[in-house]
Amino acid sequence: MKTYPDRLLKRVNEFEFPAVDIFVTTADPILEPSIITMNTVLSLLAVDYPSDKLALYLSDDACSPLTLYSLVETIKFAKLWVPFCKKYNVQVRAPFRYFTPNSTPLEDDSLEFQHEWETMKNEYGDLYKKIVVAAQRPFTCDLDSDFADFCDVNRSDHPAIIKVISGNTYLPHVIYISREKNPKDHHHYKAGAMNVLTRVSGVMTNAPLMLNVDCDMYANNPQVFLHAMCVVFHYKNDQDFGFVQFPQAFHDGLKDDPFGNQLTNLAFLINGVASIQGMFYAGSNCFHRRKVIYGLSPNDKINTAEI
Ligand SMILES: O=c1ccn([C@@H]2O[C@H](COP(=O)(O)OP(=O)(O)O[C@H]3O[C@H](CO)[C@@H](O)[C@H](O)[C@H]3O)[C@@H](O)[C@H]2O)c(=O)[nH]1
Ligand SMILES: [Mn+2]
Repeated sequence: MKTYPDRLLKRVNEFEFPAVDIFVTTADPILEPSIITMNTVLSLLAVDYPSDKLALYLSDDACSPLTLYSLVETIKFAKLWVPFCKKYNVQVRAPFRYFTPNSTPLEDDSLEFQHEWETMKNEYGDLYKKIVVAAQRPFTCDLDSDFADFCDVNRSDHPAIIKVISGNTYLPHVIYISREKNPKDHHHYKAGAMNVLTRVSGVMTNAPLMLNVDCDMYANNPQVFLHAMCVVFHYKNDQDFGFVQFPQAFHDGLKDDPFGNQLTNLAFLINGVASIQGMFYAGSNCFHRRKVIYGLSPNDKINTAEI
């Protein structure tokens, strides 16, 4: 479906936009380096959408103080990064892609921009160093610190840890979750995390839409939420759509993509699937209606058994 955010903004007032709960899942801060996860988080905190309608939940299946520490430091940086992105309409809002080693502002950019760009690059460099250094040393158990909950914790057998991280009025709410684990109940990997995220967000913010993103992805278009809303507002009845999902593109692929990693064949496959009951959910990059996940009818007239 072709979507036109500019036309949507003429037709729909921002206050009519629905709230969205954003879920990012991570399973290990070393195998899935925290700095990558934090870039995912930053790209989503900075999207073009009313920030008071967004809440970002980070699920940490490693129950790692490093992930919580990285998130707290990232929110401090986000207080500078998000206004910078919005002021200058930055297109790539994941700093590790925006600040490539050879990138510099253009000569005809304003002096103000050049100055702020430099500051932001240094601030991101500091964040990067803090996280990389923290990853190299064990967290000491300090019962008075914010990390006391992680003292002597076994990642596969521990009670739930939930932390609300304070930002400011220009940032979405941010919540860290390490779900309860015990050896008797299988945790079901990402699916288990998604179930917990759905339940916890249902109690805390209960947005009608939920976006899920893996920890190594980022929004490469700041208008991605507005594109999704073009589809949401296209349908008059809630029950006419279940989810809006975006394609994935991969970085650093092999020349000519000999193994088909870029999934270009999907574009053809999808056209075929459309005629046999419609598109399937591909696992991430997807806005779901909350009620679809709950298995509830959007209007109470339909018996849920018929859905
Ligand atoms: O116990 C676990 C294991 C994984 N994950 C997260 O799940 C996501 C996907 O895991 P990954 O190992 O990266 O799987 P991929 O094969 O790369 O993922 C693709 O395929 C999966 C389905 O097999 C989908 O769920 C993913 O969204 C899709 O990107 C990542 O964010 C992980 O951190 C958890 O939260 N808990
Ligand atoms: Mn993956």
